[in-house]
Amino acid sequence: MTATALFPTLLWQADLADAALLADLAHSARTLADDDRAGRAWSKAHAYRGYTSYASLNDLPRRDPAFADLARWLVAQAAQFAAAAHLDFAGKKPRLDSLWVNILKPGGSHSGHIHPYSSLSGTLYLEVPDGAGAIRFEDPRLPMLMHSPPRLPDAPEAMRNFVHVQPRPGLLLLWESWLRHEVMPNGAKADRISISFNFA
Ligand SMILES: O=C(O)CCC(=O)C(=O)O
Ligand SMILES: [Fe+2]
Repeated sequence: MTATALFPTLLWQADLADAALLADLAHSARTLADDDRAGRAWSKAHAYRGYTSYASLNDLPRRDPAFADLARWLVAQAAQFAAAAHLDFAGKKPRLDSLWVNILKPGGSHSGHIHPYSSLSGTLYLEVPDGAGAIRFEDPRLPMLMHSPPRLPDAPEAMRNFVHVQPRPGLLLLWESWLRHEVMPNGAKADRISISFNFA
């Protein structure tokens, strides 16, 4: 007898092993938070505890060479992920569509969401102080599981309905944009800084 896994949900993990670039990006993120009044206002209006450039700036790779370097690396990573997932991008590489920074203050979180109108989405972690919140991914079949038994507490990660990934500086996560995720509360005493992005 065998049991085979069907319909897997892939999570791509890689490391950006370039401490200088990570430091440059964190410095740029803080500078944006200081300079971008519209972004600060949007974050406040949407109860985002900290700062995100999500709704205010859409040209970070053109503004700053550190983001341009990052964008090149992300495109290469997304192409590898697309190949691993056997996604047909019609012979082209996934196109980086948007990229934004997130500075989450102590106590801040980001409730469950998907990234509409995108193919691949992901996050790169820049600063992850002790106690910073994990990112939690949800089983996309949750709405269909109303009457099914829960998984045993010792089920392997790939069989669980919720998976927490604890970030670390330099960690890149990439997933398909329909995959719902949330950022758990930042229990650290310092800011948790990440960069997120969407591919078309
Ligand atoms: O910082 C993270 O762990 C993820 C952030 C996120 O989901 C987003 O920016 O859309
Ligand atoms: Fe997200």
